[in-house]
Amino acid sequence: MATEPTNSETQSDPPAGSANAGQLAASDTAVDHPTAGNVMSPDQSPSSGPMSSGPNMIAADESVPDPTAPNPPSSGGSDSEANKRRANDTGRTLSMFSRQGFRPAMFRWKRQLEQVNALEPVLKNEDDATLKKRSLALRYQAMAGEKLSSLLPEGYALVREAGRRALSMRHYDVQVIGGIALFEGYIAEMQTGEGKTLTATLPLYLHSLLGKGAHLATVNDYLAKRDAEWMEPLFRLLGVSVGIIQTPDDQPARRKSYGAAITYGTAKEFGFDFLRDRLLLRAQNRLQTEMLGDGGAGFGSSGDEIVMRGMHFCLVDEADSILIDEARTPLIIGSIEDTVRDQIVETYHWASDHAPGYEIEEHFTIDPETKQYELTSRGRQRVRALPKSDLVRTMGLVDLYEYAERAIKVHREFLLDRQYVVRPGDKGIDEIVIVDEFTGRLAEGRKWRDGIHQAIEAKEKIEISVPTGQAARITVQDLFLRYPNLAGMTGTAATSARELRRIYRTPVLRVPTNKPPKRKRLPDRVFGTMERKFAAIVAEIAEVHAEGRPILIGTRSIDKSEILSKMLNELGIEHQVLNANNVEQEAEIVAAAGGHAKVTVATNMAGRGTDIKLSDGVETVGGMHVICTELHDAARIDRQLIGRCGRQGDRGSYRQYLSLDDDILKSGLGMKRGDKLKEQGELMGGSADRLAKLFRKAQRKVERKHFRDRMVLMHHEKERKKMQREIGQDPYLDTPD
Ligand SMILES: Nc1ncnc2c1ncn2[C@@H]1O[C@H](COP(=O)(O)OP(=O)(O)OP(=O)(O)O)[C@@H](O)[C@H]1O
Repeated sequence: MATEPTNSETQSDPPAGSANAGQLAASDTAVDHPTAGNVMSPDQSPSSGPMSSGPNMIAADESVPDPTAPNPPSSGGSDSEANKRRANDTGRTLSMFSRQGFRPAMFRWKRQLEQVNALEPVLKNEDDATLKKRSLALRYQAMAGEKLSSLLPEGYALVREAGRRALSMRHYDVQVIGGIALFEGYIAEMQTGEGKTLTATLPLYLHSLLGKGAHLATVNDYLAKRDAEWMEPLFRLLGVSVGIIQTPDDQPARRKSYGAAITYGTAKEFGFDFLRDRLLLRAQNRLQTEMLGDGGAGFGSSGDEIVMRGMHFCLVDEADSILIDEARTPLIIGSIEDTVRDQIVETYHWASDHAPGYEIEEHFTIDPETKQYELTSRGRQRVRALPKSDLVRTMGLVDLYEYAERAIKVHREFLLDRQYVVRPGDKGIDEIVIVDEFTGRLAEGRKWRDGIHQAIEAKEKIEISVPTGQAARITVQDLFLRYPNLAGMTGTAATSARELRRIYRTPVLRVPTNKPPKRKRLPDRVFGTMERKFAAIVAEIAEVHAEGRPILIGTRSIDKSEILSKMLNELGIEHQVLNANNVEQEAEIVAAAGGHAKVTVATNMAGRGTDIKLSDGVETVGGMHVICTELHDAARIDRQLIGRCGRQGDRGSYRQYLSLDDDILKSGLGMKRGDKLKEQGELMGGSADRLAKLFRKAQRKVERKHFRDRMVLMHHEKERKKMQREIGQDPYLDTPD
């Protein structure tokens, strides 16, 4: 925007609130950055008992202290000073929040923050064991039905104290408010480097008290593991166990991780586990389907168990990326293995062949009320003694009993030409068609559920309709909509607030930075062609590089990052190119990008979630400089890149470069207009900074178009699911190819 050569933040950045925020930061800094020396200061008695070495669940038999109501802090001289100062800080924190518009919730948050703060001096004087007991008491209260919101002040105060002791990080006031908003189901927008990882511990802990599990979904395995291991000492201090799901984990390992109070994992793995569990439940006939037609029912379980224990609360990290960019991504589980299918088919035949040999009363009984068939001990003995093929023998015994009971029932109660007919179906293969008991007509396309249909097919010795390629499928969006409590954190949600609220019913809250941001926005620069733009970019890199400042350059594609890299090589500027897929290595490179005179060229997704810390001395020369080489389809992605500089009140700057042959113009303004602008650009010399507004307009148009497309898709998906449910199918398991 040539017309607005501003030196301040973009409009959409959080209000700097410099004076107030500065005061808050100044006073908070004193307590918020304990050095190694004051972490274990004498006023913090070390743990009075040995702590367990790994994550452990709170033992139910631990003695419970009287969970007294929060005590007001003792009013010692310096303490009361500190309290007064904190009360002011609380007010300032709230006023920073309220600048983005009045929220009735503010009053509640203010009260809760004050309660959390008031508990601080009390908890500070208690030893680790007492904190743990308090945590246990909270858990009992939660399990006994006490509302989590009423346990919030003490819970958050405990987490803050545990963070201070175990991690040397005391949650800032802004983080506590962010944590309260997260508990209430908000998407909290927090600038990069503002401590999302630590903030997450607050709602995770509180929700974990219910014992129903609390999940944190990240974008990759590396971040899940890193964050979980980083925060684990805090949770351990409060007697809360932490589990980590990693892609290669087997089922028992997953079950264990989900069994922990808090589980870190990727959105993808949570989705796959949900689907695998659902398939298993269906295989075991434990899935409640709404109507007839559960085609795949009756699978043997082989004694397997599901891994998840429900979906209670999920906190989504990088919420914009997961909840919007990846929302439509379907997670698909492949079909049932052939051997499993063969095993199921053989077992149906085996059960059917032997069904006439069971005698009522001797081998089985029928419950007069429920009409349920149950094997007697003699009956079970018969099942065990009957000859079996190898495949049938590998089926779990409990399953074999079920197959037998079902087969006996079918032989006694389901009669050919009364309840059903057999007729040639499509492709000449015989099929069972149900006779509607009320109308006497054939109920086309309907199937009995719970494996009855397949048992009848076995009885009639026709092909058993176990699905061959039953895939299970869920979109990321559907997955998260299944959580009754959903919240998210991101560096850039504000621009997607409408979409997030509409789809997930999650309002967005912009959390002010703990310290006032000192990031400078340099005026946009617009050129006629990419060549001229890149030449200017390289000149700027050379200039800033000479000052010893680190530079991060974001490109929209790999080939463009390579062109830039070549140009830098020609100038002899040492640099790293980041478009690799190895996340772990990528994270390391990004983490090092804040070093003296470092130059890093990256594509947009590179190293997400990795904090770029400045090396010593870099701040004094101006901090990191970020160069955006093109506008992305979503302003959110641009802001992610920009957010890499000026973290935690560091100095930093960024500039947007544009050219008239940029893709965004064509996609936003149409091919015709885009081509015209490109032609214009080729003829033009020098810069055209006055056109910057046009690019932003094009970006807004693209954003709106994508939003509309997503809404249309969502509508179709919703209709599909509704229709499937109406005909008795499971929208996740009975997926159209
Ligand atoms: N309350 C605190 N006290 C001290 N240090 C803190 C506090 N909160 C966060 N930090 C520090 O801030 C840094 C950034 O934290 P974190 O990586 O969680 O940020 P983030 O918001 O997730 O950033 P990104 O957007 O890059 O993922 C960490 O080094 C952490 O130690």
